[in-house]
Amino acid sequence: MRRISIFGATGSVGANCVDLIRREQGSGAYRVVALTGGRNIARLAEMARDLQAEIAVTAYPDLLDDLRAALAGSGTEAAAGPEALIAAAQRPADWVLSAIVGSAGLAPGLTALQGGSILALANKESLVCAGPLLRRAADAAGTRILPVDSEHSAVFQALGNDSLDSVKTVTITASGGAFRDWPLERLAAATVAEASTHPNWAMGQRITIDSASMFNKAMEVIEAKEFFGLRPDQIRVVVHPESIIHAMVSHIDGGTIAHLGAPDMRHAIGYALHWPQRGALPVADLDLAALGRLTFREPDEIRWPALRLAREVMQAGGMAGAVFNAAKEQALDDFIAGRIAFTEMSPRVENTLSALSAQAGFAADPDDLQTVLEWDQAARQEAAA
Ligand SMILES: NC(=O)C1=CN([C@@H]2O[C@H](COP(=O)(O)OP(=O)(O)OC[C@H]3O[C@@H](n4cnc5c(N)ncnc54)[C@H](OP(=O)(O)O)[C@@H]3O)[C@@H](O)[C@H]2O)C=CC1
Ligand SMILES: CC(=O)[C@@H](O)[C@H](O)COP(=O)(O)O
Ligand SMILES: [Mn+2]
Repeated sequence: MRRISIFGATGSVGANCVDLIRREQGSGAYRVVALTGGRNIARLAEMARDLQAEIAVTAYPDLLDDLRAALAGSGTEAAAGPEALIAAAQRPADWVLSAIVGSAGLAPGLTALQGGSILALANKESLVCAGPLLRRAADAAGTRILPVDSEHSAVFQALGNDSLDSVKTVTITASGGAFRDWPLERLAAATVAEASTHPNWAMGQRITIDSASMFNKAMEVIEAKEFFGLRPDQIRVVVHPESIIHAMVSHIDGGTIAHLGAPDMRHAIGYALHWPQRGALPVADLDLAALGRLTFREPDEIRWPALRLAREVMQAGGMAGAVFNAAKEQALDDFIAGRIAFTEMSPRVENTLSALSAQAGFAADPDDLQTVLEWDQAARQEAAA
């Protein structure tokens, strides 16, 4: 029986994972240690009751009484606040899903790795902010990180046992998001509701807007560099409106291995859950004849400046990833709150990178969590200003 914890259980990725575990309930395959959430106390308590979790944690201390009340008589402990999230991550577990949104996911994921758990990583922000820190923690504890982001799971699966030495390029696909075909001059007036609609994937609001701005893909390029140890010039992005091919690995012998599947996160989550085996998953079969054709185009960096910024961040190295992510999170907060236009997000991030680079350079790779969090705070303040 494997002990598992889910950080961000009440979100889109977390709930998909809970769905998979529910389907295997009764098999005795899993024992749920910790489930965490944020403001959605009713959903967190319902999941914790159903899966008989040892502990449920909300990130918000003011919601502890609500959580306690919702869990009364269930046998599941209740806890709240950032320290309680870390304490939950310290509970022994074999497999931990990191599916909190934003850099708030970094500390619990890092803690789980330090305790020797396998970390199934959906929270791409962790690798963008602190890739070397995470890799070192995994190595030191003799454990590993498994990709859950669909493109990175696809690369991982397409690579199989092939050596990275034979890899020429890795291509990740981008749907193009909500505004792929909009005239450029309309983008400045794009509303939050319009940006929060994805053509293919059902996801949380923040990543959905990041898909429309291509910040999601920019983050994923950096994530691919950090996860697989690729050189920046080996990582390519192609716009693929159908989201059926998720990634392709091209080798020095001219062969390219692609990973295809319906746009359903339960594949990537389930792959990580069952790894190193494969297990049956409730994902639709592919019907290529019904699809008819798959299409591809070059990404347009006028429409999506975030892709250029990702290259500059990789070139800069050090703390640039943490600054990039935090500035993007702040710009996204400001767009969602109606303080800035959709098209102002990229300039905000670019200006923040320039300002912090001019003040302090980007220093070396992060040595500790505290340093990352300090850069994160500085970048948020600069981006907000
Ligand atoms: N959705 C998807 O299909 C994919 C997502 N990802 C990545 O996975 C992560 C999760 O995405 P997604 O599921 O869409 O996000 P959601 O917004 O749907 O869920 C986020 C989860 O994090 C919790 N949460 C929010 N803020 C905090 C905080 N400050 N501290 C602790 N917990 C918090 C939420 O709680 P509550 O809702 O209770 O407030 C919820 O459980 C992101 O990093 C995203 O980039 C990667 C690939 C695909
Ligand atoms: C499901 C997943 O992994 C998302 O990151 C997805 O890739 C977003 O779609 P875009 O291709 O539009 O960024
Ligand atoms: Mn993805």
